[in-house]
Amino acid sequence: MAEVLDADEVDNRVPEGWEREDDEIVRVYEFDDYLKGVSFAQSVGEVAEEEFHHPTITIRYEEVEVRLTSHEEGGITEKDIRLAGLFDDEF
Ligand SMILES: C[C@H](O)[C@H](O)[C@H]1CNC2=NC(N)=NC(=O)C2=N1
Repeated sequence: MAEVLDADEVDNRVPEGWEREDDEIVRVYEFDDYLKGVSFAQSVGEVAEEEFHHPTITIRYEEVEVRLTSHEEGGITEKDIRLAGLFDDEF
């Protein structure tokens, strides 16, 4: 079981573009076309399935919000930090 990181650890380690909100990390990715956002969400989902660690994905017009937390551990862990970077690689 991965350890839950404290707020300072998270703030120091989230990749650029991500922010901590309570016990989640979040990033809003912007697109100039709705369907590009949909396609990105699909890519995020595929990475999440490969890693078996799943974000909350919200698709809006020209933006996609991705939220990560480790439900079983009850907070933000290294798994969330690592996946944030993998999702950024899809952007
Ligand atoms: C049974 C449990 O849902 C699974 O082990 C996985 C699935 N995906 C998951 N995703 C996230 N974000 N947190 C989890 O704790 C988690 N657990």
